[in-house]
Amino acid sequence: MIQVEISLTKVHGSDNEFFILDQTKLSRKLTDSEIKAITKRVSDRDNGLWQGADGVLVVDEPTHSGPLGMMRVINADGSEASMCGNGIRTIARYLGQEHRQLNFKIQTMYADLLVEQATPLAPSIQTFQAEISPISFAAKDLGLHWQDLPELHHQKISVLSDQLIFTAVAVPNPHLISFVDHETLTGPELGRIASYLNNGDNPIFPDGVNVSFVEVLAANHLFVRTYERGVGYTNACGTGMSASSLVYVLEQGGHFEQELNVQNPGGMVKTIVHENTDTERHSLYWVSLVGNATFLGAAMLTLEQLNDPDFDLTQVHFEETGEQEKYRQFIASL
Ligand SMILES: N[C@@H](CCC[C@H](N)C(=O)O)C(=O)O
Repeated sequence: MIQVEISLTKVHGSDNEFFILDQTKLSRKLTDSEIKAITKRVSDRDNGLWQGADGVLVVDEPTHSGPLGMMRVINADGSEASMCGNGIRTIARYLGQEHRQLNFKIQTMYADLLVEQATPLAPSIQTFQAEISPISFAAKDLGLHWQDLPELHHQKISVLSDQLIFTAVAVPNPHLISFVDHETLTGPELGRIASYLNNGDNPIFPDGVNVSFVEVLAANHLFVRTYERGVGYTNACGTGMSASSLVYVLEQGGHFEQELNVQNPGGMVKTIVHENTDTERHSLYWVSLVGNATFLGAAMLTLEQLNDPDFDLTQVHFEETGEQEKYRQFIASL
């Protein structure tokens, strides 16, 4: 039997961590159930690979001409998401290096999205820009069931909270956004609400939803904290910060094409919210997300090792890049 050797590269965007698994490099393609099992195993924060991760980004050949490659997003719990804003920047770097290209498209579940190398956020910080799209406020695209509303804009959801005001938007993965004060941002409400909405049997978002609390620090300067579907609290959520930026801009009266500075527990990104004037685009609104794409290191394993419950992943040797030290310096300088 041919041994399947799998290289796993640990990467992050704003400390939202993933392993890149490139199907195109394997002696045989992994099945979806193998990918799901590997993701759950390596992402485990206690017993996984190199302190685990928030999920796995699977690279594969695109199914049609145009994009350089395809990205699939598998959450730490094995569920599949339609998009990942922090992840796609790292895949942009990965595919760009492989194919020696600086701007190109990546196939995702619902659209081929433009990515490009961007001006570094700081010296030695590899920085990429990604198109976040298609965007929809429709309840049917969000998997939202609340009082038969077709959309949820700036409204209370009484069963969640009698204080907080929510807007729901799919970018295209589903997000529930609430603008809050600093005490609420850092308090337990986010975890309480988001764990209920991701418990698998709530009637409002039966398929779960990413929940973000947003504090406005100054004009065009936000702090976003996210509890993600399929993961829990993460250091950052790229699509969550894009969704929050869009809701902020719309609630401020629609000042498009301005750069927003968005901080998160793991770092910062920049966003620009666009209103569509280009028929090539996938939806009325789209967001440019600019942020780091940091490579931490890589390890080589066999499928046999990954399938063996007695094989201790915590002891696997990782070839480190040294990039994290530079990222820490960048964060400290903010
Ligand atoms: N961290 C990601 C989002 C990953 C998917 C999400 N958990 C979902 O299930 O929709 C990002 O940076 O956007």
